[in-house]
Formats: sequence, C-alpha cells, structure tokens
Amino acid sequence: MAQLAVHVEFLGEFGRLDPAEREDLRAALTRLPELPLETTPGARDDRLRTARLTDRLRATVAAPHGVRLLLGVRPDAEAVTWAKHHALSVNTVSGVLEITCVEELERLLPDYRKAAEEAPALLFDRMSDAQLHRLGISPDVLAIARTIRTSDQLRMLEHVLPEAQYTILHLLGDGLLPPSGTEQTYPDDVAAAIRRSQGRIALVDGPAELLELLAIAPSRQRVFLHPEQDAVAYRPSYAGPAIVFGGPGTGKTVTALHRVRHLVTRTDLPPSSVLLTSFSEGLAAALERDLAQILDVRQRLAVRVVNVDQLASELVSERRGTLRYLTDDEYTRLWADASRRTGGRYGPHVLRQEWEGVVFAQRIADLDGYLAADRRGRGRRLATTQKQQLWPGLAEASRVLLATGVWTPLTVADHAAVLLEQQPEKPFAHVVVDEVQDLHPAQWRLLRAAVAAGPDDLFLTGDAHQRIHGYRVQLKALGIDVGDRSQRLTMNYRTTAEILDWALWVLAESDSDDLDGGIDSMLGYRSARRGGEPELVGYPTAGAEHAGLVEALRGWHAEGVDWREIGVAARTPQVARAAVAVLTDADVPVDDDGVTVATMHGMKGLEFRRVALIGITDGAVPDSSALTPEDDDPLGYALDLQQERSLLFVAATRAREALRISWWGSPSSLLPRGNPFQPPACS
Ligand SMILES: Nc1ncnc2c1ncn2[C@@H]1O[C@H](COP(=O)(O)OP(=O)(O)OP(=O)(O)O)[C@@H](O)[C@H]1O
Repeated sequence: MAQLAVHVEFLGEFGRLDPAEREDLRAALTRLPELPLETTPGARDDRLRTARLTDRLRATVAAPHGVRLLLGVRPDAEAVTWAKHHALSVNTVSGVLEITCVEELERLLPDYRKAAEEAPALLFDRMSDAQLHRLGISPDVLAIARTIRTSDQLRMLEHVLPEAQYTILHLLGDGLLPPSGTEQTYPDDVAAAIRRSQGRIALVDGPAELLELLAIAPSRQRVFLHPEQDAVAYRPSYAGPAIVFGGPGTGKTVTALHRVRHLVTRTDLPPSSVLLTSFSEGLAAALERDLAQILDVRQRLAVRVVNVDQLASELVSERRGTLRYLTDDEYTRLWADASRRTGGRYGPHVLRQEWEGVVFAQRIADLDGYLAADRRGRGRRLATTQKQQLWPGLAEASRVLLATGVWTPLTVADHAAVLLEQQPEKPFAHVVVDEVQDLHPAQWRLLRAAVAAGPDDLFLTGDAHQRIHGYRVQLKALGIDVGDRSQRLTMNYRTTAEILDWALWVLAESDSDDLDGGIDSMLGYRSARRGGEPELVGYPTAGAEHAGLVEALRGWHAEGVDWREIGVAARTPQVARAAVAVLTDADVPVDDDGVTVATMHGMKGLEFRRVALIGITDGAVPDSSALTPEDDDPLGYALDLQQERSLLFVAATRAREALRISWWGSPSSLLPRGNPFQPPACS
C-alpha cells in the first residue's frame, strides 16, 4: 500500500471547519488509502490527482510512485481546477517538495516583464542568476523574480510561488539573508522529497494515525507555522526590540505565542521571567489559555501572563496599598470642569485627547513644556495663543489626576514605569507583547522599564490598521529602537478573501503608521480561503432590523452553525444590550453556550464562523460622540474618523466564513458601495 501523508496546510484548514463538517470529513478521509484517484484532463502535472470524498467535496492529492499525500479538500470544481493549474517539483538545494501555481506564473509573466522594462531598478539586480540558482531558485521562478521591483510586489506572489523559494526571495529582498548558497542539487524525485519535508508534511502509518493527527488539528495555537511565521518566531536571537506587523488573522498572536515557546525552550529560565502581555484582560486570558497548549508545565512556570493594566496595578499597589480609581462618571465630570477652565472655548473631548495624547503622554509639567511639545500625529497644529488658552484646563486635569491620590489605569501605568525606571534590577528577562497598536505611551514606558535593554528584550506584534483606542506613538522616542528588526506577516488564515477585501475597502485609507515614524501598507495581504460576498441589508425601522437579525441567526443555526460560532457586534453598548434583549425574547441563546453579542471594541482578539454587524446606520456609525468636532480641528476629526473605520474593520475581520451587515433608515456613510475588488486567482 502507498505511504500516506498529510500536508500541514490541510491540517490548518481542517482545524477551522465547524465540528459537524469535521466529523463528515473525518469519516470520508478514513477511506483515503483506497479511494480511486482521478487525473484531470489538461493537467500540468499528472501526479496531481483528485478523489471524491462527499457529494460536494474532493481531496487534492499528490500521488508520485508509492505515496498518497493529502494536500487539501475543496468543493468539486475548485479541486479539479486547482489540480489542473499546479505542478510538483523538488527544491534543488533543500530537497523539499514544492508546489507551484504554474498557470498563474505564466499568466502574470508577460505583464510583469513589460512593467520591469520601465523600472529604474529591480529587487534582485545585485544578484546573478548563478547566485539565485545556488539558493534553490528554479528557472521558472527566476524568470518572474527578474521582473520584481519591490518587496511589496514580491509579497503578492506568495501563493503563486513555491513556499521555500518564496521565503528565500522574501528574506533576500528584505536584506535578511546573505546571498550565499550551495552547489548540491537534489534530483527530481518527488516521493523522496515528500519523505524529506518533515516540517510541512506528516507521514502517517494508516487511517488510524491520520485520525489521531486530525484530532489535534483544531487547536488554534497548535498550527504548524507557515515558513514566514516560523522564521520570525524561531529566529535564534534578535539583537534588540523586534516588531511584527500583519493584517487581521495573519497569525501575529500565534507567532507571539511561539516566540515565548522559543525563549523558554532555549535556556532554563527562573519562574515568571518572561512576560507575555496584551492590553486587555480578555486578551491576556486568551493568551494564557493558548500558551498552556504549547508549553510543558516546567516551561509554563517561566512565563507570567497578565494584561498591562493589571501588571501596573500590582506594581503600584505593592507600594501604595489599595488604589482608588476614578469612576467613569467622575472622569467625564473632570473633563467638563477642564473645559470650563478654558472658558468653554474647548470641549471636554478635545481636552481629554490633548491631555492623554500630548501632556500626559510626554510627561509635560508646565506651560513652557507644553508650548515646546511635539504634537505630530495629533491633528492640527496649535498656535501659541491656542495652547495658552488650553493650558488652564490641561493643568487642572494634571492637578486632579497626578496629585490627589485618585488613579486611572494610565496614571497607574506611568507611576509603575517610574518605579521600574528607578530600580536597577528589572523584573523580566524577556517581554512579549501582542496587540501593541492600542498601547498608550505610559504603558510603553512601563514595558520598556520592565526589561533591561539588550538582545531579545522586547518582541512586539500589532497592526496599526486595527488601532481602536487612538494613541499614536513613536517607539524610538520611548526608548524602543526596533532598527531593522521590523517584519511583516501577509497571509490571512482567518477570513475569506471576500470578507477581507470588503473590510479593506471600509478602511478606505490603505496606509497607516508603523509606530516607527514610517508607513505600514496593506499591500500584499492575502487570504488563504474563498467564500461568499458579505451580505448588506437595510430595514425601515430598528424593530424590523431586530426581526431580520433573529431570522438570519436562526437561518445560520439551521444550516448547522453552532450558536457559539456566531458573533454579533454593535458600535455602542446600548445597541448591543437591545440586541441581547431581542435575541433572548426570541429564544436565541446568548450566553457562554450561545451567541456572543459585544461592542466592536469587545470583538478584538475574538473570531467566529459567522458575524453580524448591526446598527450600521447613518448617524450611529461613526459615533458622533467619539469624533472631534470638524470645525474645531479638521485633522483631529480625520484621525477620529479613521479610528471609526478601524473599529468596523476589526469587527468585520472577526468572521471566518460569512459576514452580514445591517442598518435601519439610511446606511452608515462608512459603508462602501459596490465592490471593485477581485480575490486573487491562485489562493
Ligand atoms: N500557519 C497557520 N496555519 C493555519 N492556521 C493558522 C496559521 N497561523 C494562524 N492561523 C490561524 O489563523 C487565525 C488567526 O490567527 P491569529 O489570531 O494569531 O492572528 P492575528 O494576526 O493575531 O489576528 P488579529 O490581528 O486579527 O487579532 C487563528 O485561528 C489561527 O489558528
């Protein structure tokens, strides 16, 4: 009987299916050894076959002599097209199996060549064909590599090129790999290459072992890392702080978890010497749960998982006893008072933003300091007289918040930072932070002070496009210099191409800051999967929208979607609460065993099979109370509006397979109309 094998890409896909679908497939896959393998007329490579699994699904299988390698499971016609367009080969340098979308390479080459003729410089100009060949670049990949102008253009080819070759080109393009190689070449023996590709392919003894493998596939942190993620998470050492960017669902959290794993397996570390943190309690709890799955008990002891506010509160209350925090109402009153101190010239929202984002962010103590302050990224420039008018309100806020013994999470973070800055011994040997885009400078100072500067001190992951708490920072100014240790993940494993494209369009502005004074572009983000277009539904009244929501959720459930796999997101807590009441009345479960209903802020870090965004109504989204008045400060208004887009973007990208957006009355002005995006041909 042929040797059975499974590609890890399939294990990832399998893990994302819902339990019922997994069960059906599991049963069908036990028959894989004896299923008839069909060739595809006109196929590029007759070793790529398909096998019918269910009425709707086919397996794609690589079947060189003596091996059956399961590559994926796709709807009938899609599987056949996939098998027709791809080809197998052996990497000449590493000897691993390669899969190339030959059809797409050939389709793109003429246009790429034409564009390259007009380009002043190309990405691999400084390397000879022989050098690239010695690194394992095959002739067909070389042909297209010779037309590439930028790293971003290369990223768009990620799913067209063989994985190992793409990774080499990607590292070369970013200057992370010296252009040396080897003369050794492996022969074109695909069966041997499969046996050699242990990192990406699991060999199994038979159906029983295949089932065992499928049983561990569903856990999110047990994914086999993509080479792009692996290179980042398991790099032996970084000379200083390192940062990883990536769009939603690109595996930043998974990569952060594996970095922690690398740090604790590399050397024996004392208990709690690695800090793994994120900005909210819920996110830290999820990190803690996921980490336990990839570390043994001894390794787990070396890691402290806690959110930034909790860490700060522990450090400060150790010295100051129980801390009294301002309530939300007191905080609102504080800004109303501050506004009065400016003679009502500036509103509470503007004062709060100016104090949190400039005065407190930069530890400014007096008017002279404020007049000299750098306000980059904070909206419009302020004239000296305007700053003088604002100052009494800002000084009043500083007096209450810094001198009266009441606290907010941000003032606690800053105080904790001061305590750690003064202490020569730092509490952690390594600090790993997820979702860094939402941290305030005071929190950054705390994290900087929690670990001595040096190799592998800070490992950061985030996405400026998902910033929903509005603090823009320049890391260098906060003592965190990432130098050239900034990397990007581009493959979205969560969302379908259709949902991602729609969400990117909502974002409207494709570029955002990269926390380092540069730009983080969305160019090159790709989805591993395809699905239906997002559904957009308008209703005449709020009552009708509620009825439509109940009907839609019941429909999803009837199609076999578990209630727990459905998320409903609203812009405000009031809209979310109204939805909970309506769903409860309609006997739709809304609790730990039911549908999750949350605000868009609360959706961060979660993922669901299907998501409904509700109340996306003109006047409600964007939320006018979150916007700086446009007349007061047009640039501040634009920044706030971008943040409202980011909120919609975050909420939309929680959906794995289906997204529904509804409103009543007129739709929100943030919703795109029509859809000019086409998903990539070769996903
Ligand atoms: N290499 C991989 N193979 C298969 N699945 C993966 C891989 N990497 C990540 N995933 C899956 O993709 C999903 C998103 O991963 P993760 O939460 O780490 O992304 P993220 O970049 O942190 O997302 P976001 O910024 O939207 O919160 C998870 O379900 C995860 O298991």
